[in-house]
Amino acid sequence: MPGKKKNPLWRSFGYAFAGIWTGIRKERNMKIHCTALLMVVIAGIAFRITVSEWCICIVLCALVMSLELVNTALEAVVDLVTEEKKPLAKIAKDTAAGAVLIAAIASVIIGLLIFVPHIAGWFIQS
Ligand SMILES: Nc1ncnc2c1ncn2[C@@H]1O[C@H](COP(=O)(O)OP(=O)(O)OP(=O)(O)O)[C@@H](O)[C@H]1O
Repeated sequence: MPGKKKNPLWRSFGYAFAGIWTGIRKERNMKIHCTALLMVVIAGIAFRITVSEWCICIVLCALVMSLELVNTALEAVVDLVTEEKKPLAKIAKDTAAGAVLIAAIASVIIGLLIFVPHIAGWFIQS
């Protein structure tokens, strides 16, 4: 808005962290993503995955969690606009949910491609 004083940078970061925290508190799926992230970190340390594998895991976790937050934001906007059942509201919510699902499925497949050889190697060694 013209003439409006901009928030200091640290305050903007604070709002962003508050948004992430709200997503984790309110959205069941975000809790599932956080649990998955924790499991990936534990498995990554346990199996000593490579730097490239860490980078792939971090990017995928960030992608899924970011999309989940965008999905939450979109749901909130749709509910703000209308509480009535409307076809466009359904399209908006379902397509945003679909975006999260695509990223989550791809992440699971790539996660399996990374971790299954490490798990198999561990079994062969022991
Ligand atoms: N205003 C609306 N008009 C039409 N369909 C809607 C509307 N709000 C929600 N829906 C549809 O109802 C179903 C459930 O929606 P809801 O908002 O409860 O999401 P959800 O899948 O339970 O997501 P979450 O678990 O993230 O809250 C979805 O198919 C959604 O598209």
